[in-house]
Amino acid sequence: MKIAVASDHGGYELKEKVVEFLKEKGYDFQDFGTFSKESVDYPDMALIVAEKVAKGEFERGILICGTGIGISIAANKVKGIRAALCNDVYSARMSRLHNDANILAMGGRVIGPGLALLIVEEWLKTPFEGGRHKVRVDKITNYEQGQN
Ligand SMILES: O=C(CO)[C@H](O)[C@H](O)COP(=O)(O)O
Repeated sequence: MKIAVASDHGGYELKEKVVEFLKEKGYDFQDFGTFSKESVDYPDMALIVAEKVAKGEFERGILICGTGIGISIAANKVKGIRAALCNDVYSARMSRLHNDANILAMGGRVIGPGLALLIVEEWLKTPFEGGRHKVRVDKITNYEQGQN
């Protein structure tokens, strides 16, 4: 599974922890920045990863800003993206089981690295359950495909 990772300055420190974790666990990932605490705009970072996931260049994405809110809102503007803001393990699990989330968003100013890494681990290992949930996810996709 190829994973694209990015953050803004508000998520930079947590993103570095996530990158370290993915490296340690042997995941195939690419870090698209940001690479310092210097201010950058979260939509720019979100769209880099969201476009790559939407095009199928990466299967999953992980995005982090201060709250996780802005970066998930921006990512969800890209067709085919189901970005889930998860600042707890239960939501991370359910976002995969029920929503087939292809991007995980977190808030670097909301949660600490200990919890964040549990969230990442759960989110990466949990499959989509399909069945009735596929019917619902398909409704989102069909709506999206009807938009210009
Ligand atoms: O959480 C965010 C967006 O949802 C951003 O990280 C946050 O808005 C950045 O704020 P500042 O420029 O004050 O560091």
